[in-house]
Amino acid sequence: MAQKTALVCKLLASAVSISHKAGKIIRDVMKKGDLGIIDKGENDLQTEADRSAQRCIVASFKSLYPNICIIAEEVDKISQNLDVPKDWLISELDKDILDLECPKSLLNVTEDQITIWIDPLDGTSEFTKGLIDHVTILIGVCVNDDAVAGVIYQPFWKNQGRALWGLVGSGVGGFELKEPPTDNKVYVTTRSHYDKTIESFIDGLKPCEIIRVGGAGNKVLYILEGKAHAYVYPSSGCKRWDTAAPEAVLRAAGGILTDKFGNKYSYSKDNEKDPLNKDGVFATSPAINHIEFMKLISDIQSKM
Ligand SMILES: Nc1ncnc2c1ncn2[C@@H]1O[C@H](COP(=O)(O)O)[C@@H](O)[C@H]1OP(=O)(O)O
Ligand SMILES: [Mg+2]
Ligand SMILES: [Mg+2]
Ligand SMILES: [Mg+2]
Repeated sequence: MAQKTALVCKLLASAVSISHKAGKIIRDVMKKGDLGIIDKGENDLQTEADRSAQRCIVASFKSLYPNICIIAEEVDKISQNLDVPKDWLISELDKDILDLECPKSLLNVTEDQITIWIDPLDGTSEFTKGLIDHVTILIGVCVNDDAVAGVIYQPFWKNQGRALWGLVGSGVGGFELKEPPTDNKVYVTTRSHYDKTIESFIDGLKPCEIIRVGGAGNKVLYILEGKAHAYVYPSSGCKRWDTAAPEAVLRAAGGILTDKFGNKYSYSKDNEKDPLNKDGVFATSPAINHIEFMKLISDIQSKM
């Protein structure tokens, strides 16, 4: 008799398939040219692409898994309208993911343990400025407190998009995992939310090379592709939907993501009302000792 696919693996397979459709929706909005930008607050934009991608992703998940808790970034009426065109409802399951062997620890996870955190478009500020390489779609599958599976989708990669995925205990796919350089240290930080606190942190990390790019997903990709040793964001501003998928993919690759005290964020549904990652984001490559790196961060903090 055929083996029943574990729920976490099914969710990841759905996430990969759905992300391809949401990516196409984002590319189409960009092609059309009218981004429909709304200002949600200080340095916090939303576009037609954020709204439509979220509707596609949430409506697809809801129709397949009506009892699972889904938390997505956009909370306005338009984004929450799940009456979507039929072809936005994706029911396919990515075949490569279904072929994976589900890690033993995730075999018996039940629907009530799961929260799916969705950022339909990460790097909106960059998107509105035409910096399309910074944009990703983030879908993080979490079990109780932990981000265990995730998709980071780059809608503009080689004009066609690609889905990068990770499953903790199994591995990563959709890209080539690379080691960071061995000569100098490279850190990646915010482009659009840079301030004095971040500047002081960066000064404390010197000598090093600093790369400033948009998006939480994009910055974790810098680590995964060997372009940076760590992601440094000592301020609040990122939310759970910004880090759930990146943390899952990074953990699946052997890296770590924590707050500035070295503590992991919880991704349980209890965080829905207060999803802010208030103590910053510090993520390290599998090639870096996270505890040692956080000692350096703690030294910098004590001198500030
Ligand atoms: N102060 C903030 N207000 C709103 N979103 C923020 C803020 N800081 C970070 N973010 C979210 O985290 C992502 C990474 O931040 P940064 O690029 O500054 O490092 C941003 O693209 C944005 O996600 P989003 O684009 O999905 O709204
Ligand atoms: Mg946003
Ligand atoms: Mg985001
Ligand atoms: Mg977003």
